[in-house]
Amino acid sequence: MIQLQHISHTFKIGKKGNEKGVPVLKDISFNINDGEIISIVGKSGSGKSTLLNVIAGFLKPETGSIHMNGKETTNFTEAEHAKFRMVNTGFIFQNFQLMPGLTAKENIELPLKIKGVPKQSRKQHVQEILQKVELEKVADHYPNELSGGQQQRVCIARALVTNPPIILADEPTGSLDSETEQEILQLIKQLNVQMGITFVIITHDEEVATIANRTFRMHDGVLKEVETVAI
Ligand SMILES: Nc1ncnc2c1ncn2[C@@H]1O[C@H](COP(=O)(O)OP(=O)(O)OP(=O)(O)O)[C@@H](O)[C@H]1O
Repeated sequence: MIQLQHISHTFKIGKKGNEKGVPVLKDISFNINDGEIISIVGKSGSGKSTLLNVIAGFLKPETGSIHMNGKETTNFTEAEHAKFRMVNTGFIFQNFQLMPGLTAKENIELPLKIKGVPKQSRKQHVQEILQKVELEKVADHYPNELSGGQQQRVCIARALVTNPPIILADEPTGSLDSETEQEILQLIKQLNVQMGITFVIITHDEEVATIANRTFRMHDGVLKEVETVAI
């Protein structure tokens, strides 16, 4: 479970001595249950990425607390955050952020190398993931030899390969056409159902938000759950 309590954050902007505070997150409290897909929808500049960075531990909030998988992560050092992320969290980005000099297979293998997993076990694991995201045919292609949808599959596979219980996705279909967007959303749904992975998806696209079990709306740093009406 991910639990945020009374999270607030203000960025300081401007010259030293003449700084101004820009409040970006305002008293945000919510829980995400294991195995849920949560979407956070909001306009550009509403604070979505800042909130994701706080959950991921890239940004320490000014006030409030965060618990993830039973551990309070709020006051972790950078090294503790990095160690925690390695085991618990995978990331999917809008612009994929793949290594251009590595093939699809090598990009997927990279987190396992960093983790120190032995070669034989890495190869086996990468093969399984390639099948899961249907990329076997293009495993030896470099990122610039892949379509946008295939690149996003590589990005998803790279996030999955270390078996994290949580995946944080920042506009995962933002660079894709609508048909490919549907394909990637279906893949996310399938991975959620088959592997029980919790997904937190931030998006400005209402359509993307529809795959979520629960949707939250971010407006000017304030987060509210969208009431779903039973039909
Ligand atoms: N490091 C920073 N320093 C100062 N202000 C920042 C910083 N990062 C973000 N902001 C400001 O915080 C606000 C929220 O930004 P954030 O990136 O969280 O919004 P967003 O909803 O994710 O937008 P988008 O959909 O465009 O990515 C914006 O007004 C932005 O200018």
